Amino acid sequence: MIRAIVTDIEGTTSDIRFVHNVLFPYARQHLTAFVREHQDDAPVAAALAAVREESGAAQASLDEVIATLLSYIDQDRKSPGLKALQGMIWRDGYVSGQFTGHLYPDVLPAFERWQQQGKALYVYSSGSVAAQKLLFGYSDEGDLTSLFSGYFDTGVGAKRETQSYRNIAQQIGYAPSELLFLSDIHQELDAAAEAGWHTLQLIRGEADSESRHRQVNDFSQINPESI
Ligand SMILES: CSCCC(=O)C(=O)COP(=O)(O)O
Ligand SMILES: [Mg+2]
Repeated sequence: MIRAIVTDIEGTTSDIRFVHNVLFPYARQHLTAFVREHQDDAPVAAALAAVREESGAAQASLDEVIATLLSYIDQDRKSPGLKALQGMIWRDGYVSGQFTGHLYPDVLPAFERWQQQGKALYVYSSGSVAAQKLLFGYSDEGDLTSLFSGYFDTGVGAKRETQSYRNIAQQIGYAPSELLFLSDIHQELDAAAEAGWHTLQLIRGEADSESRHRQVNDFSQINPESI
């Protein structure tokens, strides 16, 4: 029996175009000024140190780190340091009402239905936990953060690594066979399945012919009681 559902964000609960056409450009536009202003704040300094380490340039100047960060945005690199900074930068955009977190219309009714069925809900995204809480806290449907029992980012490991799903299962405290992972990316689902999880692939656009996972077009097609 499924006891907990863990969902991806981009391409699963939320349109990839919101992330790529709204969130990423906003972070790109504000990154330089934000980093210059806050470089000595502890969370920013830690993120900059992580980027220096990741890029193998421990002595990089601030300008060089900023250039690296901008190139990471352009590559959509799932860099933990970049993701931490993006979360900090997006806060202003959400709080000032410049955008709200996109949700497909089938998502909230399904979350409510699954919760009524006694399923615990979790998020696992490459976006930082802070960024996840912002997206669901300032969503198109209002503040949904109370729906979730927990959030995971790449602090537990990368999304295509099997060990990440073992780590999440251990932290949640359920057996892998009691967990369902929802994602649009079959390589992420492969890793979850390898860890013994149930999987479902969201196809919000074109079908994925290389996937071995059951595919659905939206959350209304998901009944965790029949998995
Ligand atoms: C938490 S919202 C921003 C999403 C993001 O930064 C990202 O890289 C998308 O990653 P996901 O794992 O949700 O596909
Ligand atoms: Mg995704």
